[in-house]
Amino acid sequence: MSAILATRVGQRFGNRWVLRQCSFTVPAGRVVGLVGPNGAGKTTLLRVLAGLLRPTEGAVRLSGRDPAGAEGLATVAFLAQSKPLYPRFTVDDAVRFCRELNPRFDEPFTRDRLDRLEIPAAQRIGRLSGGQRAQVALTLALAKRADVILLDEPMADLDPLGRSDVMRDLMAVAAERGLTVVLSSHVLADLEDSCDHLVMVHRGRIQLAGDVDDLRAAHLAVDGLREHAAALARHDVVAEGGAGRQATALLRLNGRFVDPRWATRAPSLEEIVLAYLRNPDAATLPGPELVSS
Ligand SMILES: Nc1ncnc2c1ncn2[C@@H]1O[C@H](COP(=O)(O)OP(=O)(O)OP(=O)(O)O)[C@@H](O)[C@H]1O
Repeated sequence: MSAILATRVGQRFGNRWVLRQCSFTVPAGRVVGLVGPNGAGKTTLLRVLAGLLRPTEGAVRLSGRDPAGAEGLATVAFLAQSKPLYPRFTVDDAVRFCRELNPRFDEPFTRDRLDRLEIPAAQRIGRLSGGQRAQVALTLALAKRADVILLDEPMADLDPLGRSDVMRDLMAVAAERGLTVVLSSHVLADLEDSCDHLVMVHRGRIQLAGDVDDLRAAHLAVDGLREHAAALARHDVVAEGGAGRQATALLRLNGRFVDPRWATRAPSLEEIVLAYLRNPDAATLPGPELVSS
């Protein structure tokens, strides 16, 4: 069973569609990078997945359950971009508050992680640094012991060391519990080492979705001379660049690419994402029909 199944999800605010025909599936245990330009619809999609918004059309299922239904609530944890924690609460108040609200709440894990991070239990949330607040919010979200955890730009307030620590912790917890993690981020470097699945949103539609290994295998970065560009024609050119006679391109392959005049290499996740960001009209891969079946 998929950890996440979105089928033709559409979200309208007033008369404006913010999400349209969004279909994708995520197997359990994946760490998913959710990317897309500002205003693409990432937060809205996360809120639909979290059960905070009922989609105007289509449906989502998390571990087979409706996240907006009573059964679905324990399935998913959502850490919003604003990291909502009551500033007048102490860290200890926040822990006890979450323990009362969540039947599966893992208090020993919470205390242990906060101790390791040297975050004092008696400190008021409002007096913590932005990074410490982010760490407390992340700890409380993980402690919910949900199947799926959704994190909206969790690294935004963290310094480089904090980011690397959070990613390492997150990966360790995810692997240990078989947790499915979705994290939205504009920092592609954060995603490169940690994500094994990608969902890319553009203007409310899914532009690219799939396992990173499959996406990398489906694309090829090529370097060569512009006069040999005819060899690329069989494939879809997602983005092209270079200067003068020299040409570079990112291809989405239709079959094998064999041409000794072009140097080829597997693209990084960052190269693929940047190429699609630059070329928003590049066709989706795989198509929504394929993933929703
Ligand atoms: N409650 C709402 N009512 C009306 N419009 C909304 C609402 N929430 C979001 N939108 C609009 O939906 C669009 C997508 O917003 P969203 O926050 O989902 O994008 P995003 O990809 O997360 O952006 P960013 O990367 O800047 O955080 C925006 O144009 C936004 O103004």
